Amino acid sequence: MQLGVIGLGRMGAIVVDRVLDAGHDVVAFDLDDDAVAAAADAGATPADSIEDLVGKLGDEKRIWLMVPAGPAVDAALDDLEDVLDADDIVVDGGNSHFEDSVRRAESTEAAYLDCGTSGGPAGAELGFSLMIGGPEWAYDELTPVFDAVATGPAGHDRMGAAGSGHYVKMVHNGVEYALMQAYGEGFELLAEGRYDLDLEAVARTWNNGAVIRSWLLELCEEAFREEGSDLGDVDDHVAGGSTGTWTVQEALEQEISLPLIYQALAERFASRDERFSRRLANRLRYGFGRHEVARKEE
Ligand SMILES: NC(=O)C1=CN([C@@H]2O[C@H](COP(=O)(O)OP(=O)(O)OC[C@H]3O[C@@H](n4cnc5c(N)ncnc54)[C@H](O)[C@@H]3O)[C@@H](O)[C@H]2O)C=CC1
Ligand SMILES: O=C(CO)[C@H](O)[C@H](O)COP(=O)(O)O
Repeated sequence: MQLGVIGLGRMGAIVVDRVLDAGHDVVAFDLDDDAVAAAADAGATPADSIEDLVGKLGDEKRIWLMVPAGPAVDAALDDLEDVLDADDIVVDGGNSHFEDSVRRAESTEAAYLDCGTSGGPAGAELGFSLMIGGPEWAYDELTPVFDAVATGPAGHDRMGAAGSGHYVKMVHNGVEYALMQAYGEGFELLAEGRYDLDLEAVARTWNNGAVIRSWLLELCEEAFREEGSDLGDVDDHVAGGSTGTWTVQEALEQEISLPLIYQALAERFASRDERFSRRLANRLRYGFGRHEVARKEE
């Protein structure tokens, strides 16, 4: 299969590498020339514009967008608008709001698959978890690509109609916020409580057989190993917040009570300094997303 990939940053480069490794062809474009050159080094055919990318794809175009959610997705779709027809497929693998995805699916000539992507840059080796919404034929057609990008056949599934992939990913991120908050609070009590504890040792012990073992807890272990039990100069500023906000907004609209996710979101927005839990969350976002770690001023 031949896949066009638009957006070759932390996540898009992994899509390119994994699709190439599975024996497919990739045509790659990014606004950043260096990212295009890196994709070409990996074996992709470089494109210097979306028009050029489209020209290098066959009649039935399969295109994966991995650009930042929001205007960049609409900009790419605007550029594609005149060349897409009903036999073509566009995947949006970013963290788009599900209502934007429904709107785009309705206004795009091509079959539109909204694809929630989880796993972060660690997915380079492991593959991602993919939550996909949109037409069944398009999902079936792109199954070889999803097999390659995901951990394998069990790492992706069609959630349902347009928007459902990004809806499931939105809720996933709300859960992610609450889990980070829970680990942060537990380690804050351990850090500031009665005993002088090695928190890497605690996390490692929990990760080996404990009820609360998880990848996020492995990232806690990594953070304490690399930063120390006091988290060194890791600041208590936690960036992000959009996907958690959407989860809470949707819960309010559906009259579903999500106190843990709301509280975790509120913690991000609160301005109190020196919360250990926020500093750990700041460091964990580096662990799973290679998001920049905010450091304290000297
Ligand atoms: N980093 C992570 O852990 C995860 C990110 N995501 C989502 O995946 C998407 C991509 O994220 P990252 O790769 O982390 O971002 P990134 O910032 O590393 O890469 C985005 C790339 O898109 C390019 N770009 C922006 N606008 C463009 C346009 N109009 N045409 C072509 N290229 C364009 C940029 O030059 C950049 O190379 C986002 O929606 C993000 O929320 C989803 C799951 C995890
Ligand atoms: O989707 C992700 C992880 O699953 C990304 O890392 C995302 O950036 C996290 O969301 P936010 O920036 O809203 O905290």
